[in-house]
Amino acid sequence: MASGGALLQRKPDLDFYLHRVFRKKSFRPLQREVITAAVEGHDVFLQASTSFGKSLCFQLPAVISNGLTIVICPLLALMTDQVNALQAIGVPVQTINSSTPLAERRMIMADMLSGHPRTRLLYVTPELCQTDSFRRNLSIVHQQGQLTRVAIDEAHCISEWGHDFRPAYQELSWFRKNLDNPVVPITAVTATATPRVRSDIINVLGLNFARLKLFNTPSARPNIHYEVRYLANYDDDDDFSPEDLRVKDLLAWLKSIKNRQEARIGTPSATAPRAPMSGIIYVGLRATSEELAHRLDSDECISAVAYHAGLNPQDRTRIQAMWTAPQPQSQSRDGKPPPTFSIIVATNAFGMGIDNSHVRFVVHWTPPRSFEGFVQESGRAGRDGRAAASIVYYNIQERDRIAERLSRDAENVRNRGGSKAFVAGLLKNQMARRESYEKVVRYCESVSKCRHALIKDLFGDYELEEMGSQQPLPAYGGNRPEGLDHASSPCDFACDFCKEGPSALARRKSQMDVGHALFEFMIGMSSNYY
Ligand SMILES: Nc1ncnc2c1ncn2[C@@H]1O[C@H](COP(=O)(O)OP(=O)(O)OP(=O)(O)O)[C@@H](O)[C@H]1O
Repeated sequence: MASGGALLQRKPDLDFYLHRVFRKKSFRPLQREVITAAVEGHDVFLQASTSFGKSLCFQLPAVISNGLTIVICPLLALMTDQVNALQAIGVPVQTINSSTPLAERRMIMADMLSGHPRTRLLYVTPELCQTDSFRRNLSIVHQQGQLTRVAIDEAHCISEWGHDFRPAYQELSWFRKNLDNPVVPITAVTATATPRVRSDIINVLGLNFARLKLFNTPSARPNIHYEVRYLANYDDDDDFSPEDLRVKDLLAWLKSIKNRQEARIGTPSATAPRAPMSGIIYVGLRATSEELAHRLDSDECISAVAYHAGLNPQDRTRIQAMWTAPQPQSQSRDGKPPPTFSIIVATNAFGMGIDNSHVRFVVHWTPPRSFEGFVQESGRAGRDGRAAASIVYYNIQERDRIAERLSRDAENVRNRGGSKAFVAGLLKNQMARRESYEKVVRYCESVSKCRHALIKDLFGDYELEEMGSQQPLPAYGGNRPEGLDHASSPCDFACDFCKEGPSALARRKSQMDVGHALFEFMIGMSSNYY
């Protein structure tokens, strides 16, 4: 396999590095295969569910190679998280970003150009990769035979059809076009790519099927119980608000969890306190985040805090640190008993890269605006592999309100100045948003399919299979043990459809006053775009 110059010649002992450097007991299913493909010099495309451990799939190959691996990351917080974690285990890692002081930048560059860099991984932004000076330096490292691999994290940002499109990601096409003798292998990883986004990633990066290995895990997470809660429509003369309904429903649900827990393992006491159960509630507006956190915090079982982009940086850092810290014991607060639940009520400013293993539930207070965003955000739950829940609150009024907002955004784009190509790009992105939101609506309104299967359908997992993507073997090696009957539930009853059955779910949905059919809704949305 043609490759960058610094790959190892001997077959390395991957388990040794996993234990000794990364201090992990064993590979998760598929990680070994992905890492082996990278070590052999293949291009790698990995689409794996949230919390799979995608970073290890480029970090371990980088650690066992002799040269430098460039890692491209879209967010400073994500970058800092990974760099800190690698530094803590002694891996020579550096980052150049907007907050790197000039002197440090120069030191990193000097090491990079030394002909035998000590740094194994260099984390950078896609914008830095666009600059002439960085490109010139990378070309020198490449000529010196020291550029081992380019790893692109959150690769869906490449595509205008993706939910987090970032124009600078498209310029990453430079690597394959310019570092071609020898070719520098590329690894692209993402949790959320639709078929169109996948094909953009492969085309833009110039990944060639002759040297490309594809891998994927199911987009739906087997340990998450997916559920949609339908709410009745609201009239101005009703004496309850949709907010009241949701709070009432949520509190009843939390109470049932508390009762079940206490029936199973007893009531916590002063001598045997218990860590509170963590959850995230995603809301659309900063004001809702503040109000709801305040309201929930007044319940004696709950400690709740708001998180949004309007908070000052110190508060954001404090709340994030509290969340990523090891699970705390419940503390008594101002005369209130220790909380059973610790909840963060957040806008989507809290999401990508939040790696907190003990989140037990993620609630979407209103329908999420994009399907990929929904999968990312619900994927913050159950990262320790234990059972967790994803709940979406849904009603027709909220559905239509978000659709109207999307249509207005599209109209604003059309009326914007700028070159034809610029406006065409924005419009394409608006169309992608609409398609993604239509998937949210399909997901929420479906009462005829397992939600895990639905997520796989909506992400085109089956197309990946047809493209030859390798997937993890089932835990039972393909031979279903006796007594394990998944035939009647593809997800082992981990969704409302499989648990309640189609009739009960349809009945529950019919409580929502469906003013007009889903089909009409889709037509309505489309006509606003074309
Ligand atoms: N083989 C392993 N054994 C135990 N823990 C692992 C293993 N591989 C990765 N992890 C841990 O899993 C967690 C998630 O890994 P990582 O952040 O790479 O996830 P990800 O796939 O990028 O998820 P997301 O897309 O949600 O950010 C990290 O804490 C990481 O240390």
